[in-house]
Amino acid sequence: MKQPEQAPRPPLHKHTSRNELSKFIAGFGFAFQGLWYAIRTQRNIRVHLTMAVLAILLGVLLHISAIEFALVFIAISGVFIAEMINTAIELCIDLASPNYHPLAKIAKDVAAGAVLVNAILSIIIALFIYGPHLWSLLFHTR
Ligand SMILES: Nc1ncnc2c1ncn2[C@@H]1O[C@H](COP(=O)(O)OP(=O)(O)OP(=O)(O)O)[C@@H](O)[C@H]1O
Repeated sequence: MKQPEQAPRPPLHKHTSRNELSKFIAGFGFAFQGLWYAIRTQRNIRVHLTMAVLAILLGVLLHISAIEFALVFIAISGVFIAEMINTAIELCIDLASPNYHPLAKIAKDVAAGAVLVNAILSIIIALFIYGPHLWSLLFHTR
């Protein structure tokens, strides 16, 4: 994995001294920084983003129901969450074990396996949701 640029650690208390609200807002800022880092550096996440837009557009074109849309959004967010946790795990492993270590390999492979399980689940959900709509569109069965 490509290492992010090394920079001195910013003071932890910078955003936390004022009050609870500023802490809360700063927390959102850090979370968005993490999200942006993931989108910027992870090719898989950009692929998922493209697939997510296509899935939503297909849903609109096929007039899928609100419940079906909810399931599509759950599937989309599940893949993003899994990818981002995988990225965080990869970064921690690169930090703790920059050299080859069998445990580092297992940890990274297991994290990647979790993403794979989630991706398979999303494909199954997509087949159940879009399958019948596409079938009736193609074969005029409704
Ligand atoms: N420190 C390490 N020790 C042992 N094996 C490692 C180590 N780092 C990576 N690997 C092995 O190489 C594989 C790929 O690792 P890498 O960090 O490049 O992740 P990746 O899946 O290519 O992610 P990305 O494409 O997001 O960088 C891991 O799944 C693991 O099997």
